[in-house]
Amino acid sequence: MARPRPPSDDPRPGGEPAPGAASPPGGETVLPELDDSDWLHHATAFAHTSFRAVARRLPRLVREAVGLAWATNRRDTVASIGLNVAAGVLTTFGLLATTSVLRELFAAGPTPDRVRAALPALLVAAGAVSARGGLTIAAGWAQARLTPQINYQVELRLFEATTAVDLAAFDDAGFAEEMDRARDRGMAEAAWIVDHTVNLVTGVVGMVATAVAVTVIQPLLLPCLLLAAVPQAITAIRMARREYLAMLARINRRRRMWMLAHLMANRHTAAEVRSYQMRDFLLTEYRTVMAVETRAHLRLVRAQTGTRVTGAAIAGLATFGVYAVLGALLLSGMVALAAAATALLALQSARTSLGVAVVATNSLYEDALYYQDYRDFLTRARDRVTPGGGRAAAGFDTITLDRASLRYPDTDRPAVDRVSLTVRRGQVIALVGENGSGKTTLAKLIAGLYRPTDGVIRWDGVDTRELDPHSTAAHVAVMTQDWWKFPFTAGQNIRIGRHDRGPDRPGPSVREAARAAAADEMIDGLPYGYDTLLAREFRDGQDLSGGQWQRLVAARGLYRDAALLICDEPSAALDARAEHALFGHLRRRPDRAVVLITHRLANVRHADRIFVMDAGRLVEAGSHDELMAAGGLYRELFDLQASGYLARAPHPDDTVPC
Ligand SMILES: Nc1ncnc2c1ncn2[C@@H]1O[C@H](COP(=O)(O)OP(=O)(O)OP(=O)(O)O)[C@@H](O)[C@H]1O
Repeated sequence: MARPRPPSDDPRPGGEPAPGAASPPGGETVLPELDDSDWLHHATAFAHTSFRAVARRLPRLVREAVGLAWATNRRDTVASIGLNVAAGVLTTFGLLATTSVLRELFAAGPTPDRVRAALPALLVAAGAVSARGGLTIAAGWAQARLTPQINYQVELRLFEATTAVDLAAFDDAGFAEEMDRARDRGMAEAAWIVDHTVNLVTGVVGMVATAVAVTVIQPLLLPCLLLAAVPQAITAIRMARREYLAMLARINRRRRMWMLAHLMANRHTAAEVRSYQMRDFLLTEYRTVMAVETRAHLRLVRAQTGTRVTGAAIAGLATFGVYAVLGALLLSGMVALAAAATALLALQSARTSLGVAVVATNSLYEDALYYQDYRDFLTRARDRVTPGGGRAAAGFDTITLDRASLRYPDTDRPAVDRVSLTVRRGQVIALVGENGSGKTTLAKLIAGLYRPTDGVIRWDGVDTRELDPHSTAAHVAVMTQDWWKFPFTAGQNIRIGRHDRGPDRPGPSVREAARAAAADEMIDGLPYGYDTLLAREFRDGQDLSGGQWQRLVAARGLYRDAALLICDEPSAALDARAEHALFGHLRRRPDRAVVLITHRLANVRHADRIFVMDAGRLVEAGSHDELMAAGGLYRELFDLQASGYLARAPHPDDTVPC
């Protein structure tokens, strides 16, 4: 069965309203209709697959699940399947021993003699039942042991893949969607398919064990057993299918309720919900959807009860038929009374086993579809790891871009278009240009985060494709424009800049880096100083202001102490004092090259070289004075910004149309 999943913290694309979607018929809600969620796409396919088709694919699915369990832990795999089979054998023994007990008890003679005669068989039956119970518990233990081991293994494999792929893979919409599917659903199904397989084996073994016992007792009883079990199987399949289809029909409403619930009980939305007084709006929406959902749920409960009644009636009739056949066999002397009584016990056992097998088959098939997503993703992720060259990079004197271009997937034109430039150790260079002109993309190319889709990047004349990417990355630090609030302590937030720094590697201490980024005093002011956890979700966790976070990001970049330091808008959220302090530390150093991106052009005046980008092209290059003298785009942008600081600067409203 599909397990509906609450939405994650980040609203995923699948959870957002479809653009331009119309209100659903029936006017249930004023919110737009939800698009189908990507994690539902197999659910619809499964709903239209017949049980027979499902059963046909079983052998392959079972092989796959056993292979997965085997790869995780052989001993527990053998135990969970082997012990279940052994328990099945004991079921047969138990039933046969029960027949012997009953035969002795139903024999002629005084009661004490009959009980005495039945005693050995009784002991065997009791032993078989106890041993069976023990084996079932042991099998359950092995099965339960497998679950976490499989979960951790598949999680680890997924994250090993997601952290190894090239950054460019994340720009590919198809890749991102497959990753979401693999992570959100596929990964969780791995342990389930093993679980369902073991249940299936248990159910089938139970049925076979019962059938063997019945055949030994009296082969004629076997068709009776099947006759009685079939209605039960059909009812189980129908109920499972009905519940599934109902779940599918209701799933969008459930998702809408999750979304609304998420908006109403969330730290991040709390302020806006209050400032816009959205409470009544949200509650009314929730009540409206909830009313429809409750009605649908009650309809399902009624329909399921109807199916159960019909199934029970048919099963009752079948049981009645079995009793009639048994009666006839008894009367004709073809079956002994003891065998008939055992057959009734066997009937009960076969029904239970059949129910387990049917549910396991359904679930195994559906969950295997999602697990396949996970496997497909791992294969795709393997293809997205660019093989690096074997040469280790010891550092660089120059990094040269030779007509380097980068085109993001599914875009018409390159974000960086045939750019040639050189970054030299010991220099500070600046990338400037208007929004969207390609500065960040160019910086990521220089940093090696992206490989050019055209052109070449060389470190000291060596094509970077020949270099080991891990060794080049070790010489680069990037203070990104869109940094993440890592939920670690303040100290850790800086130290992760180079978490594996050995004692022999020189570089600033955490405190020195923090001081250079004007973050030291701010961190000392936190309740636990550098040990303050910066995540409100945790006990004693704190949050910082945007500017305070940016100081930490800067400190992390400085702590990394790399030969190439790329600073993408490092001071966008900093106050004047912090900005002044930071730029004091981004000055020229003989062992380092700094690539600076900023819209505050006053900060690039002293750069050795300024590169001006426009629509992905490098349009101007030179020192501040050279570019000012050239009177091009740089000068225009600089003058515009400078005019804001002049006492008699013209105000936009001063412009009166003629
Ligand atoms: N991951 C991406 N996928 C597709 N297009 C992208 C991606 N990142 C950026 N772009 C596009 O590439 C172009 C250059 O973006 P880039 O971020 O490099 O510009 P920028 O000069 O740094 O802009 P800003 O000054 O606003 O930071 C823009 O048109 C942008 O929409």
